[in-house]
Amino acid sequence: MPDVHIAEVGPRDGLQNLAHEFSVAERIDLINRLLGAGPALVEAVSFVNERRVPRMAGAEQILREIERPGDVTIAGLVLNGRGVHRALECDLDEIRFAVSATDAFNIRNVNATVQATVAEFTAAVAPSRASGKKLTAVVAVAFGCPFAGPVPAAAVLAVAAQLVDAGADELILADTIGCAVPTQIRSLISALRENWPELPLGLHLHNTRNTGYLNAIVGVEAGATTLDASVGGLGGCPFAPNATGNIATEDLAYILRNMGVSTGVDLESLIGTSEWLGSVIPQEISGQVARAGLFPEIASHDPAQRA
Ligand SMILES: CC(C)C(=O)C(=O)O
Repeated sequence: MPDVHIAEVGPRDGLQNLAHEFSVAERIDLINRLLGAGPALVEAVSFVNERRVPRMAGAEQILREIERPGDVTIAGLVLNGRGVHRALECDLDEIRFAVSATDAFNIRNVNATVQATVAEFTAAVAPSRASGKKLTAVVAVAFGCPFAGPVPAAAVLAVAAQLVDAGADELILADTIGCAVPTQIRSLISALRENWPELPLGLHLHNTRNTGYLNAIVGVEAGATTLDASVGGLGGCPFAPNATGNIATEDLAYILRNMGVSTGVDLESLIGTSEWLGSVIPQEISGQVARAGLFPEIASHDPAQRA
């Protein structure tokens, strides 16, 4: 069992804003490469309106055609009840349902208030359980909203409480616009951990202001066990102005590995995928480790042993 579960979200969050438009076949190729690196989870698709987000079209075909190894969880993102219905018809393990912490963002994203989306999440719990699929709640703009500004922790905790009470199997906080700093991460994750000691917690971090990796480590220290990341650091929500990529999976995996935290990820394989991506897309890959190369793990993290 890894200490930290790395959730690879590149095929979903990574491809929406790129100059290169990935075909369905290229997305399948990318997912297969990522599955080979052995992350805990790959968020392979999203069940969104294909007219609004054409780059995410073809979720059903992708889930039929990827080569699934048994030990990697395959997840799909949904934003509403329509997405849930589509996801329930597919061969996947986990439905990740995003609900924003602010009405301003939720209305722009899905044309519904937060409370309307919470009700759709609640309605998704029983059918997800009946179909044996895990249902994870993701609270978007949990640290700051491009339209409403700073988001009070109390508002995030209130939405989280509704989602957990409704039956969320896991709760993930998303820093959609990459504005959070470690003190915020520590206090929100600690509060969630205190309220729900057994509930698995995660973070979905964007590195827009270069705070993402620090936030990830502080989050793990405070009790998060799932970290979302995207290979190469690709990504950004098309509905969040100036959004940039997630933290890069290979850079995160390098930090965790050299801290002695196990993730189960094959770092060399991830670097290979990041390099391949660099040959496919015109823009520069923001992840640094693929460029700089690996550095050996230190033999021990115990200062007495190192002396
Ligand atoms: C939709 C959510 C999960 C997201 O990608 C974000 O908030 O960055």
